[in-house]
Amino acid sequence: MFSKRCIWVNGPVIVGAGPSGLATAACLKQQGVPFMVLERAECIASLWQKRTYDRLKLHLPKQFCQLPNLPFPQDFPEYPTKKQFIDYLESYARHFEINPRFNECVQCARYDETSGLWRVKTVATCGAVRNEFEYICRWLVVATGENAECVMPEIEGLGEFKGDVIHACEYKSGESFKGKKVLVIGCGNSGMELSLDLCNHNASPSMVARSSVHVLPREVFGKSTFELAVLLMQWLPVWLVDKILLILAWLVLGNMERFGLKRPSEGPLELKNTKGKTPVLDIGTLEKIRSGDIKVVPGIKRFTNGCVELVNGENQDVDAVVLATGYRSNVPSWLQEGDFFSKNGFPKSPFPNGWKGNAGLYAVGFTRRGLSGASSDAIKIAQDIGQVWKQETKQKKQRTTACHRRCISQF
Ligand SMILES: Cc1cc2nc3c(=O)[nH]c(=O)nc-3n(C[C@H](O)[C@H](O)[C@H](O)COP(=O)(O)OP(=O)(O)OC[C@H]3O[C@@H](n4cnc5c(N)ncnc54)[C@H](O)[C@@H]3O)c2cc1C
Ligand SMILES: NC(=O)C1=CN([C@@H]2O[C@H](COP(=O)(O)OP(=O)(O)OC[C@H]3O[C@@H](n4cnc5c(N)ncnc54)[C@H](OP(=O)(O)O)[C@@H]3O)[C@@H](O)[C@H]2O)C=CC1
Ligand SMILES: O=C(O)C(=O)Cc1c[nH]c2ccccc12
Repeated sequence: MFSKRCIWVNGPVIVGAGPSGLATAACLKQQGVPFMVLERAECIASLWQKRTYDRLKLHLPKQFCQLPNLPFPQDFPEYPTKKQFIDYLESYARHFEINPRFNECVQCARYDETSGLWRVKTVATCGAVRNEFEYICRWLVVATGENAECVMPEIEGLGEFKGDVIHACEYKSGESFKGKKVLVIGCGNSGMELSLDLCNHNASPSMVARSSVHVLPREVFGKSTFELAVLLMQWLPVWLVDKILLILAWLVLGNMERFGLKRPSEGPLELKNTKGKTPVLDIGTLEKIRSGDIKVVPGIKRFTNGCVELVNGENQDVDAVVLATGYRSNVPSWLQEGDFFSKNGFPKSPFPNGWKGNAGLYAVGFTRRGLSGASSDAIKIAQDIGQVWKQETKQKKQRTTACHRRCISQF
């Protein structure tokens, strides 16, 4: 079965029904602007529902993770679980009556100069039925996220490796890895937390740290490190806040270098701002590294016969591999535009200017500032579109009333 349809959307089209798309939709609703949300998965927040592990909790305190205009329930803990966060997002969508069109993957979007409108093409799948749609609209809001696709590195011999090889986004729990030697490639937040989960399920993880990484305790002396950093940033320059964070990290965690974890030369916040590399907020992995339950190994040379050869010449037996090698944006694969977005799929203008492009194009959730960054983008975008919308609706009303009066006066 195959069909093609063209649909005019009165208001913006939002691509993606994750936290960013939902927040923008909710703020638009408040402004009285209609919209349409297109989502490739069959549910909202697919990253959270489909591509994260069971034990995941938010790693920033709850006040930095709630979306605009609907706070978390009062009884939520400081660090909500994945289930609580998903329940909240579901109730958020219900509360603001956001009904995305599911199973519709945007394949291509381009601005048509002649009409001054955006043309957004999707392929919608429902079982064996495949439909193509074209949406035509004045505003396009990109909300596909910083984590739309998995980064799958090419490593010599990995293709011939006989054991299981999965990406972190497919990992649910360490249960199926009990007793196995698991090589976790990558030492960002995913690599660190999956290694811990493997360890808690009696597997033997080795974690590859090929370059350097900042590890900070999630809390210092009972206070959230992230919250402390946000507070300090109000008064002090980034370099000084970084120095303070590193001293606190050293006091709480000690020197990590002797465990094979080198620190980058740039500070943790500086690195997050300039390169987008998120510091690790430790929830117990370091203790397991210290006790020897998690082994840290250097970069990989190649895989041969169920063995991994490391850059230091060592060889290790491996039963399974988890690629905790990160994610990337997919915007360049579907948005035909070269002014606003750069080749890496992020807006060219750095924060706080990366939310508005030309000709009605917007981006939400690309600030590398997690959920709080997405919320502040969403508020700005909805205000910007709302202003034009209200003005035009007022003018339209005036025109119809004037016309009405003329009509009446003619009688
Ligand atoms: C494991 C993990 C934990 C995290 N924890 C935190 C945290 O504690 N605090 C925090 O602030 N941030 C955290 N983050 C950062 C994360 O980016 C945000 O939490 C949040 O999910 C971003 O929302 P988003 O809507 O921008 O992107 P996403 O949640 O990725 O949503 C984007 C949506 O767009 C859809 N989509 C993509 N391409 C298309 C297309 N072509 N057509 C149609 N739909 C499409 C996707 O299916 C998806 O549903 C975490 C990230 C990860 C990976
Ligand atoms: N609890 C929570 O809230 C969690 C939050 N997150 C968030 O999700 C986002 C993604 O995190 P994450 O998935 O860890 O991705 P990251 O991009 O942060 O980390 C990727 C890691 O993989 C390494 N890597 C990439 N390619 C290779 C390769 N070919 N060989 C060896 N190592 C490689 C990188 O090393 P290098 O630096 O050398 O490139 C880096 O250590 C982050 O923003 C993070 O904060 C993730 C998990 C839990
Ligand atoms: O978890 C993520 O991916 C985030 O982007 C959250 C976040 C934003 N800024 C930070 C600084 C330090 C640690 C986490 C974050």
